[in-house]
Amino acid sequence: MRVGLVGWRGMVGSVLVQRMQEEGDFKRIDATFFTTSQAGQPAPELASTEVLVDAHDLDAIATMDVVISCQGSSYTDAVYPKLQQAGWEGYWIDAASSLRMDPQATIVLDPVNRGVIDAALDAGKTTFVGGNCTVSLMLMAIGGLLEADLVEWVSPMTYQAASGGGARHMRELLGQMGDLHSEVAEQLADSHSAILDIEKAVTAKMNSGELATDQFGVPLAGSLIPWIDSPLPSGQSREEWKAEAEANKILATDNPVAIDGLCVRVGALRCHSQALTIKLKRDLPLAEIEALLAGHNDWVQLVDNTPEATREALTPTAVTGTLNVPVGRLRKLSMGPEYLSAFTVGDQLLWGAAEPLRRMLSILVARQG
Ligand SMILES: NC(=O)C1=CN([C@@H]2O[C@H](COP(=O)(O)OP(=O)(O)OC[C@H]3O[C@@H](n4cnc5c(N)ncnc54)[C@H](OP(=O)(O)O)[C@@H]3O)[C@@H](O)[C@H]2O)C=CC1
Ligand SMILES: N[C@@H](CC(=O)OP(=O)(O)O)C(=O)O
Repeated sequence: MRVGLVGWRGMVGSVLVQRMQEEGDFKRIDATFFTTSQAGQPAPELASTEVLVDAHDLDAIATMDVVISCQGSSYTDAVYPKLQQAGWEGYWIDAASSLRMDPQATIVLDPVNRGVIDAALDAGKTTFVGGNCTVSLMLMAIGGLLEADLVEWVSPMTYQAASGGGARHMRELLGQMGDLHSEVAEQLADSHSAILDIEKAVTAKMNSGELATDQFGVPLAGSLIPWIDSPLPSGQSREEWKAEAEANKILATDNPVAIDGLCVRVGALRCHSQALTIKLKRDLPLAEIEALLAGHNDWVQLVDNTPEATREALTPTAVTGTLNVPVGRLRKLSMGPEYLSAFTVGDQLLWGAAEPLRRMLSILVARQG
C-alpha cells in the first residue's frame, strides 16, 4: 500500500510518525513523505523515496493509495477537492477539521465507532477524518455510558492545553512563565519576603503589555482564557459547537445526545482536561456506572474518588505522553440521582489527534490483507 504522509514535520504529524514507528507500521506500508516547503530535500530513512516530494504536486499525490494529512485545513481545502474532481480513488485520512461535517466524510475514533467505520468502508467511502481533540477524548472516557444509551445530556467544561493552538502557542506560554518568574526571582529566593508583594509584581507584569502575547492575545501563564476558536451566532465558540455536532456524528446517533458547555484555555502543555456533568436517563448505582465505563475500551482507566488517587492519576502531568484516558471524580451530584459528575484527562496529540488516524491506516492495511 502506497501511503503519502503530509504534515509529518508538524506537531501532530511528528507524534503520528513516532507512534507509527513504535507500532512497526512502516514495515507494512510503502511511505512517501511530502512537504509544502522543502521539496527535493532528503527524506527521512523511513521513506521509500530519497527526497521529499512536493505536496502540491497533484500527479504525485494521486499515485498514492492513501494520503494522511496533518498539514491543516488550508492544505486540505486546496488539494482534496482537486483530487476528487480528478477521479482519484485513494483513501484520504485527515487531522484537520474542514471535512469533518462533510456527508462524504466519516469521523474516526475506532474504539468508539468501529462499526460506523466498517459500514463506511463497506459502502465505498474513502474520506476519514480525526475528530476534535476534546470530543475524541470525552468519548473515549464516557463511551461506556453512551454505548449503553444511558446519557440524556452532557455538559463538558474544558481545561484545554496550549498545544491545541499549535507549537508557537506552547512556546509563548513557556516564555510567559519564564518572564513572570524572572520578575520576582529575587523575592522568591528570600523566604521572608511578603507574598502579596510578589503577587503584586507578577500581576503588574501581566498587565504591563511587556509579555509576548502574539498567539493568545493576552497572558495565559498565571491566567486562563475562556474562549477557544471563532464566535458563532449562538453565542457558542466554534470549539463548543463541535462537541454536540461531532460527537453525534461519530456515534451515528438516531436521537442526538445534547452536549454543550464552555471551552477554556489553561496553562497546561499538551493534555486537555474536562469536567463533565452528565444527566443519565435513569438512576443507576455508581458501581454499575463504573463497570460500564471501565469495560468500554482498553485505554480508559477509573480513578478512585479520593484525593490521593486523583492527584496521582488524574492530572495532565500524570497523563502526558501516554494513551491512558483516566476518568475520576465520579459521584452523584446533589441535584438528584440521575446527575453524575466526572473528570477526565487525555493527551490531545495522541488520542486527541494522531492515534485515531494511525489506527484508521491500520484498519485499511488489515483490510487489504
Ligand atoms: N495542534 C493540535 O492539537 C491539533 C491539530 N490538528 C490539525 O492538524 C493541523 C496541524 O497542526 P500542528 O501539527 O499543530 O501544526 P504545525 O504548525 O506544528 O505544523 C504544520 C506544518 O508546518 C510546517 N512547518 C513550518 N515550519 C516548521 C517547523 N519549524 N517545524 C515543523 N513544521 C514546520 C510543516 O509543513 P512542511 O513540512 O510542509 O513545511 C508542518 O507540517 C492543524 O492545522 C489542525 O488542522 C488536529 C487536531 C489537534
Ligand atoms: N481547537 C483545538 C485543537 C484543534 O486543532 O482542534 P480542531 O482539530 O477541531 O481544529 C484546541 O485549540 O485545543
